[in-house]
Amino acid sequence: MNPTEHPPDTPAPEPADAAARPGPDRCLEVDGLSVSYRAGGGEIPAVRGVSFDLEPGSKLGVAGESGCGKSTVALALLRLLPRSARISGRVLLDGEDVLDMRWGRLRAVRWAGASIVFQGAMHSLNPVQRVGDQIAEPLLVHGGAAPAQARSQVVELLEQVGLPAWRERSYPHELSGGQRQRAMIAMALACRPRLIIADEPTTALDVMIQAQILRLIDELVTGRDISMLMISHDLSVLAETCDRLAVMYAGRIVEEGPADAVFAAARHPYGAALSAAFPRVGDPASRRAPRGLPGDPPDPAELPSGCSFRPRCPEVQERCSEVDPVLWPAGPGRTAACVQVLPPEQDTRPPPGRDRASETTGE
Ligand SMILES: Nc1ncnc2c1ncn2[C@@H]1O[C@H](COP(=O)(O)OP(=O)(O)OP(=O)(O)O)[C@@H](O)[C@H]1O
Repeated sequence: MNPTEHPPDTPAPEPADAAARPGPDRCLEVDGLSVSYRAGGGEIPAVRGVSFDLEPGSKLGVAGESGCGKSTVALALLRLLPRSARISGRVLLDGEDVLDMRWGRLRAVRWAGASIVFQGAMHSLNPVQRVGDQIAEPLLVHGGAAPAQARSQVVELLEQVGLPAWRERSYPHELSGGQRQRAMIAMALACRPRLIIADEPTTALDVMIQAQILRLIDELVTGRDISMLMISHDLSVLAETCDRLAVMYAGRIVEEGPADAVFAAARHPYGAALSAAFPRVGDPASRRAPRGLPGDPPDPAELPSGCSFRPRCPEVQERCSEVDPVLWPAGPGRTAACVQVLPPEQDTRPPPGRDRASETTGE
């Protein structure tokens, strides 16, 4: 993300400009993405004006506590949200707006343009279908492969993710958690997408297997020049794997920058608390609770006035109840949404986004 492109006091570019922009330097461009869910007679604002870019071959990690909107962002990118969701903003995949795509085009883009690796492969894989058949499905349906071709590609994919060919005949329950996640990765890679979205891909695994799977994802993605958006509550996992990090809180990105810089010295107090909470992957030290962070994230339907992080912030100031900070430059290639980096006179309007109702995929 480059906040200097759309400073908060400058109108966002017209949709036509962005759609016409050739996309060789941006594999993914998310602009003012907002998602709310209709529930209990009200609206839950799960994601509020999130913007970020992904260059071809780059890896962005999105971190944040449970409920901050990470998975909603991931699902919105491929319009996989439930019917109760309303989306606004723009999601340009190689310059094409996913939120405006017709169904036929959207079906073609899923798997072949971008694919998702979900957390907990046991729930994502079909328990009564052999692993090889599940990996073959996107090849047959979306990749245009003939059955014999798909079969040989499945064997190749299994080898690439470190599973022996005979595993194609296994059912998911016959695999370990790590092996199932490898099978999911093989499926996600099957149609050679330009973008992989990995939503908590190692959360259910123990630390050693987690490190192996992260290494595997890194090798496969880097070797093929695939871009990756990886989502995790664990900042250290992301710092290990990604070039850049975005930290989300209460539906917004509150900090973004080069992975090492954000992990080593976050500019937002929430980013600092998250990095203090997680040692590096493989570090035998046990996980620490977020330091100096009392309480829980706010209910998105009842956000506090001013900065949403204010009630938990160890560095809270008087101004924080009046100002809802926007992302602001906070060092080379970095932004943070905190009054500590925001100039006192700065307007705090969130970036604009276009309203439109989401459509459901039935998935
Ligand atoms: N289908 C839904 N209907 C209503 N509210 C929802 C729905 N899905 C998510 N939410 C709400 O939207 C907010 C963001 O949820 P989301 O799952 O995106 O967060 P997350 O950061 O991915 O959390 P986790 O890591 O626990 O999955 C939460 O308050 C959640 O309760």
